[in-house]
Amino acid sequence: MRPVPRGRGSADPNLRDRLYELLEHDPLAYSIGSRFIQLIIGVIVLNVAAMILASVPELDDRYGTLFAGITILSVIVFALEYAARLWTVAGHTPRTGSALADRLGYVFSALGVIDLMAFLPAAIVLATGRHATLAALGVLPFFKLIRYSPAMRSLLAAVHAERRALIGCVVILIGAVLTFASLLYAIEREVQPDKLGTIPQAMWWAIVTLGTVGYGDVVPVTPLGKFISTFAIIAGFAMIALPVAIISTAFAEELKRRDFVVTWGMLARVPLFSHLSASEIADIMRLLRARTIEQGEVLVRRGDAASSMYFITAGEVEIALPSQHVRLTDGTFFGEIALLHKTKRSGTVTAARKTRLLVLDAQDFHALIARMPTLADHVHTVAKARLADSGDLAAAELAQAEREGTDR
Ligand SMILES: Nc1ncnc2c1ncn2[C@@H]1O[C@@H]2COP(=O)(O)O[C@H]2[C@H]1O
Repeated sequence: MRPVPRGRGSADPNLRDRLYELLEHDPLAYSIGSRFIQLIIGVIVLNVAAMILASVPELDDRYGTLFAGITILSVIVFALEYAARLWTVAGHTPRTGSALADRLGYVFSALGVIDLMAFLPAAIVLATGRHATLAALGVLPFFKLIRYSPAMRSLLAAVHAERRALIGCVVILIGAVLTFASLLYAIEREVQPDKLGTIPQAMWWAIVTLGTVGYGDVVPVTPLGKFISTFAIIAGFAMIALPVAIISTAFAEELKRRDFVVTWGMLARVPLFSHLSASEIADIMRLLRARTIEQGEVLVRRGDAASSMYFITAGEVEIALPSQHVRLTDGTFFGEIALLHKTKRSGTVTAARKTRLLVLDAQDFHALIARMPTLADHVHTVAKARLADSGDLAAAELAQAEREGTDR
């Protein structure tokens, strides 16, 4: 995706747009980007740990300077990251057409506020010298992980999607608390005036009981009070089970949806599938699974039996053939020859850099080419050209002829 040229008023658009181009197409820049994200995550974890430990007086006495150093480092890193986001947000997603509006959009977005809160309060406290309050702020940078943790984002999305059902649970819970609190208040307010003499006191008992926590600081003493409490305890189980079930179902759905979106996005990068209709793509997606291999990892060895073929969605592999070495990159596929001709692997495939793949199992491959003749033709043509290129064509044809002979 090429960045859209910016209008007047944006800061140095060429440099910024050039950066995006680099990040999208240059593997080195991509890997620097991933390292930077790892650095930010490391700083977040370090910062939160330092803040927690700083609240222990003995540790703070001994390592106070170290904790303060970590806090200063994280304030600097988070502030720089915030400034970089503020600068780049206008070039990368020119949603509004005005750089200022894009930047304000970021500043007031949920993630923008989280990014700011990760360093601003700590910076103010550091500047004013009231270090004791720092520990309480330690949790703020933790929320930055939402940006970097897809699982956390999915969980929040699940809660958001089910907000109405969850609000319903809260309303039922409030109703139950009020009902049980007023019952126990009516039954025991004269027996235990110090503990259940007011409705708010009885509500505390009801919340602790319905939450199935049972601190034991307030307990019913009359037989009727105990009888009512039995119902409160049983109702408590249902109260807890309901939101747990709602959130876990929604979370599972959200993860499935995310995988679907990721695979769809990866599939769109493979030209072989570009002419397919949406329903055909959805069909294929069910058969594919995503896999990432690291630089130097050997995926396929010459002479091995074959169980799948692969589509490269990002990255590069090197194929060592008897006569030559070839490299394949984004949008191409490999591993089809052994599946088509039912032979052993014709070459050894190694990741030349970190590579993202879609894997299609042999059984699904055969079902797919039987169902989609144009796709089958294309794969056959590519395989034939590759075999001719490697000088293995005669061998493969011989193997196939032999097999057909024995099949008959
Ligand atoms: N000349 C070539 N050019 C590009 N890719 C090749 C060439 N020869 C073999 N391959 C790929 O390397 C793969 C090794 O495993 P397969 O034999 O299953 O399938 C092979 C092809 O996908």
